[in-house]
Amino acid sequence: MRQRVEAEQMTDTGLCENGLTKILAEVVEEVRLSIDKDINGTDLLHSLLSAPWLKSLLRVYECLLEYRRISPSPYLTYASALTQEIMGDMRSLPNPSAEAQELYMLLKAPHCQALLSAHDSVAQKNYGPVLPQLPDDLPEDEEAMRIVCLVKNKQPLGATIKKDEKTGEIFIARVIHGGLADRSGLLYPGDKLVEVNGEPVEGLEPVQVIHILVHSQGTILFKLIPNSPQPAISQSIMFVRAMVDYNPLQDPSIPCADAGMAFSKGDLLEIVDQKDIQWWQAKQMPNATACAGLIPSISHFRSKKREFWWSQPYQAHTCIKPLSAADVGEKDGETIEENCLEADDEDLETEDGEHGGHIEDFYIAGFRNSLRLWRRKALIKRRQSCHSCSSNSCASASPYEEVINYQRNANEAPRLIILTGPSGVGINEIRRRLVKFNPNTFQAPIPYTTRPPRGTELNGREYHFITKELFEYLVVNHKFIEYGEHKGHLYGTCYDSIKDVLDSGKTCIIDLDPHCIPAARTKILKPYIIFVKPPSVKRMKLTRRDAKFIAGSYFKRTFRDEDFEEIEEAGKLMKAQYSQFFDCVIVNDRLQDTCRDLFAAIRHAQEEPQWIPASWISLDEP
Ligand SMILES: Nc1ncnc2c1ncn2[C@@H]1O[C@H](COP(=O)(O)OP(=O)(O)OP(=O)(O)O)[C@@H](O)[C@H]1O
Repeated sequence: MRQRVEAEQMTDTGLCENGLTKILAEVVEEVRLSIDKDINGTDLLHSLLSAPWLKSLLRVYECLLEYRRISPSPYLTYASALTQEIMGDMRSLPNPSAEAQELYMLLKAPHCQALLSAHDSVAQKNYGPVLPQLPDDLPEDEEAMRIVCLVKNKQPLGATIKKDEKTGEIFIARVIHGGLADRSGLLYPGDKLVEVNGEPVEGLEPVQVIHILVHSQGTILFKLIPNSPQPAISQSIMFVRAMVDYNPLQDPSIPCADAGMAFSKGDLLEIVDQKDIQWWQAKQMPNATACAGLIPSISHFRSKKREFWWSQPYQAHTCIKPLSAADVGEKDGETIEENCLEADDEDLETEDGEHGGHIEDFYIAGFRNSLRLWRRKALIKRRQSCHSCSSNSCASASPYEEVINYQRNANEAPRLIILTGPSGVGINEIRRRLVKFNPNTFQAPIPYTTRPPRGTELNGREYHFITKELFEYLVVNHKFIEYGEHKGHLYGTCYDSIKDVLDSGKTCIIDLDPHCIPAARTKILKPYIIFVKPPSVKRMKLTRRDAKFIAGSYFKRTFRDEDFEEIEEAGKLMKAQYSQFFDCVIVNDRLQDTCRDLFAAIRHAQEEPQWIPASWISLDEP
């Protein structure tokens, strides 16, 4: 059978004479005989070769081969005109028959007219645009003109114009990447406009020219004097994460607000054009539109840093310090309600065995409350002192962070997982559950403290118990990702503890106050930051009716309505200030769903490609 098919394919003439359908019939027949011989897989082949679509396809192929030989030529080149003639005759008939009436209706239908018109264009080989005749009396020194015809098709032109204030001439200022003008390849920055749709632009203001363009329907005809060819600058594409919010409609310095592109903190942008020192062209990822938009370049942002039409990039607060010894034991002003449950960190730590304890062979460490209690106090302090942070400190921060798509190698350490969110949203709860139910996969780092061990506590299990001198030495050497003081003792999470977990191949999961995130973003830890967002106040009232949380510095009590409002408000503020650092947002509504989403997000972080700062991949020091 195989030999036969090969023989048929080799001779073209044989193909035409016998016809492919015939060949197919023979193949099918042979396959049928094979089935009778009980040959494996032949059933499948048989049904494939008998498929009606394959037959149709082969018929088409035969027809094409036939027409390659006898090239078809039109019977007439004026079918449209003939149709009009026939229709005219029909209209003059006194009593047209039903057939004549039907023919008339058919010929009158727009699709039939369009078909005949297309037929005539092909028959007359009338493919190119008709250009106006050049005048015979062109002077010798006339500059070369270019006539450009663009079909607007409801999309913007994708080019901006400017006026030379000295000469009054109108030029193409920039061509937007991926826009109509760019795709045409016929308009370039620096081209001088002479006429638009037959109207001379000399003496017009740019807004008047734009008015002509906006009101043009269908085609726009430009007459222009081309700019002398510019040396081609090879453009490298760069991906960045926006560290600020930007709205072109509020930016008085943008050359054309309509061509601008708004973006928010955390958005991923593809920079497609950096030729202009002031204005770059970019597209929003991941669903980039064909046409780019104008965004301020880094240097333009920096030069405008004192203006407020763009939100300032985040700069770590300079006013944050751990509480001093003088703060120890200080009341934070919260009044104790009668029904409040008073608890110190010990009670909280050991309560229900939830903040540590054994599961089979594992001891779950890193869930003590001391750091959280300190954080609560620090937050109150920070709220009071933040006003002293100067907005001028933002000068060195960049509005964009270059990112690259990164896929973790299986032999690389897992990425650090950071959970952040407003206090009371449930971070400790979901983190603890994750570690408790997957102790082989997840682990929290063991914190450091200067407090002496209590009861059955072991060094290196609940805490690394160290001296105050050593702790301070570690602080001075920037070894802590976060640290603070509580009841006269220092507590901290050390980079080395995190590294130990990561080096063991487990995923290290920590919760972190958002102001510490910038310090945690290092190439070694490559953190994946998950913002745990509160659900609506209504949902929190429903889901947390009986839940208790640490209120103030020392008290655990049930939630009140105002607590939920505070959590929601804190969540909004956090998002507004830190969303540029969030890789993922999870709403903690139903606990079970949150844990499932968290698990999926972490798997995604470890196994799927992610956009991370380019500096994390560079060969420089961390
Ligand atoms: N989705 C949820 N549904 C019901 N209860 C929840 C949910 N999430 C958390 N909780 C409960 O809310 C209380 C506060 O949670 P948790 O202590 O984890 O908050 P937190 O964000 O770690 O706060 P903090 O950092 O201030 O200690 C706990 O009793 C916890 O069990």
